[in-house]
Amino acid sequence: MRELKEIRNDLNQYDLQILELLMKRFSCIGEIIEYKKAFGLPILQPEQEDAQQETLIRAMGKHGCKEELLGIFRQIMEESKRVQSRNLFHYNIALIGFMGSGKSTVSKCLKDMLAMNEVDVDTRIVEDQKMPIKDIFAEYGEEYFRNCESSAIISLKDCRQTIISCGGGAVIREENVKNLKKNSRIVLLTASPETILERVKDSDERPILNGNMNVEYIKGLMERRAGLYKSAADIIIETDGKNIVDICEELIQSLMKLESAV
Ligand SMILES: Nc1ncnc2c1ncn2[C@@H]1O[C@H](COP(=O)(O)OP(=O)(O)O)[C@@H](O)[C@H]1O
Ligand SMILES: O=C(O)C1=C[C@@H](OP(=O)(O)O)[C@@H](O)[C@H](O)C1
Ligand SMILES: [Mg+2]
Repeated sequence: MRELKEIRNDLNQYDLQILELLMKRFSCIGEIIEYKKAFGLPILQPEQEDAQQETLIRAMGKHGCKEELLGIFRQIMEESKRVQSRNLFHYNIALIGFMGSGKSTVSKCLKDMLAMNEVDVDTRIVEDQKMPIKDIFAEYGEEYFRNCESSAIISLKDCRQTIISCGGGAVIREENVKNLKKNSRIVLLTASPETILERVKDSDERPILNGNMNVEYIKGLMERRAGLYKSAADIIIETDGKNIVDICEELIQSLMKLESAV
C-alpha cells in the first residue's frame, strides 16, 4: 500500500492540473464571446451545452462516480456562463413595462440563461411586508405600496450582475427610474392591450386591474403611462406572439448592440 503522504501529494498535483485546465477553459469562454460578437451569433446555444454533456457522459463510460462527475461539469458550465455574462454585461438589467408584459417571467428565464442573480421587486415587497400585494393595496392604499416600491428599488443600489424585474408602476416616480439608471440598463417589454388582457385575465394579483379587467381600461392606462415607459427605456422589446426564450435572446442581442454603439 502507498504511503498516505504520497497519495495526498498526487491529489495536490491533480488539483493543480485541474486548476490549470479550468483557467484555460475560462479563457476559451472569452474567445468564444468575441467570436460570437464578431459574427453576430446567438450568445446562448442550449443545443451546444447538450452536445457537450453527451460527449462527457460517453467518456465517463461505467465509472462509479458518474453522477458526481456530471454534477461537477454542470457546475463548471454554470460558472462559465457566469464568466460569459460578466464579460457581456457589467451592469444590471432592469425590466419595466405594463402589467402582463412578461417582466417576472422573462426575468427568471434570463437568470437561468445567463447564470445571473435575480430580484423581483414585487416579491421583495411581499417578503418585506409579509403580505400579498393585493392586501397591501387593500389595507394601506396605493401610496403606501409606491413607498415600499421606491424603498425596494433603493435597496438594490449595491446589486451587481442582477436581473431586476420591476412592477409595472415603477416608472410613475421619476426617482425610481433615476435610481435604477445608476447601475442598470433599462429594458422595456411591450405587448398589445389584447395580449395583456389574455395573459392576466385570470389573475386576481393585480389590484390596479381588479374590477377593470377589459381592453378599454388596459389601453387607456397603457396610453397614460406610455411616455414614462419610453423615456425610461434604453431598449424596447415587443413580446406579442413571441415565446420567452426568443424574447430573452432578442433582449441579449439588443443590449449587446447598444454596448457596441456606445
Ligand atoms: N411572451 C409570453 N407569451 C405567453 N405568455 C406569457 C408571455 N410573457 C408572459 N406570459 C404569461 O403572462 C402572465 C403574466 O406574466 P408576468 O411575467 O407575471 O408579467 P409581469 O411581471 O410583466 O406582470 C404569466 O402567466 C406568464 O406566464
Ligand atoms: O402596474 C402597476 O401599477 C402594478 C404592477 C404590478 O406588477 P407587475 O407589472 O409585475 O404585474 C404590481 O407592482 C402592482 O400590482 C402594481
Ligand atoms: Mg411581475
